[in-house]
Amino acid sequence: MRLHVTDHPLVAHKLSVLRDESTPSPIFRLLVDELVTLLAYEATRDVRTEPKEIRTPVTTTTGVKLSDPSPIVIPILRAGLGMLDGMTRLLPTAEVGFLGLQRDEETFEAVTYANRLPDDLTDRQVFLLDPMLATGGTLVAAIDYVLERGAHDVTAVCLLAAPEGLQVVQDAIGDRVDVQVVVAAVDERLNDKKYIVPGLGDAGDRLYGVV
Ligand SMILES: O=P(O)(O)OC[C@H]1O[C@H](OP(=O)(O)OP(=O)(O)O)[C@H](O)[C@@H]1O
Ligand SMILES: O=c1cc[nH]c(=O)[nH]1
Ligand SMILES: [Mg+2]
Repeated sequence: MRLHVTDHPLVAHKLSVLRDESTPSPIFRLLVDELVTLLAYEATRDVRTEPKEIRTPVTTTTGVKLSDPSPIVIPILRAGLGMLDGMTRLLPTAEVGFLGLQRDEETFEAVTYANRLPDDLTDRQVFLLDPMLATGGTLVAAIDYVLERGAHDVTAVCLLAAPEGLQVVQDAIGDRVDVQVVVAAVDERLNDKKYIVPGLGDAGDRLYGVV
């Protein structure tokens, strides 16, 4: 597993406002969208391209185009949905799949309630979106879903990660496949309810309210 922690003052500033408990949902949603766009720039550094001949008003030259098949972006519902527009703004031709996973708040196990993915992800670059990587259980389950479908190039874009969760992902994935995690910050630890500390609370609730 490769870990990329973004080091940028705008990311640090926006993340601090996001963490603030007094930031209301409309601003929280806007900040998540902006942060994802900044992270997407890093996360797509290895997106596959191929040469393409183009004609400018002056001459012909060789440009690049994104290779086929197009990448697939998979938000992990609910909270990952708040990251979708920010990601597809940079990758407008990407396809979108959906995974619904909810962490059981007693056992902390990820439970799947929705799965709308293509059967075959061979040769597709996969971008998983989830703001929080806490125990790592949700991300490991999501990675397993895409590996089962043949993916071998997977990038997870997260806002916050706990060191414990990163270790769980590293142990589960090892070096059997190229998995990259791009994150705005790695926080201190998990608390006894497995929330990230200092964190930002429950990302889904802060985006969409308590349901
Ligand atoms: O690393 P883990 O310990 O598995 O926890 C992280 C997961 O918890 C949150 O989702 P949640 O289960 O609260 O669902 P929600 O997005 O519907 O709020 C978060 O968005 C991640 O998906
Ligand atoms: O801190 C955390 C941990 C899991 N899920 C969240 O939304 N926040
Ligand atoms: Mg939640």
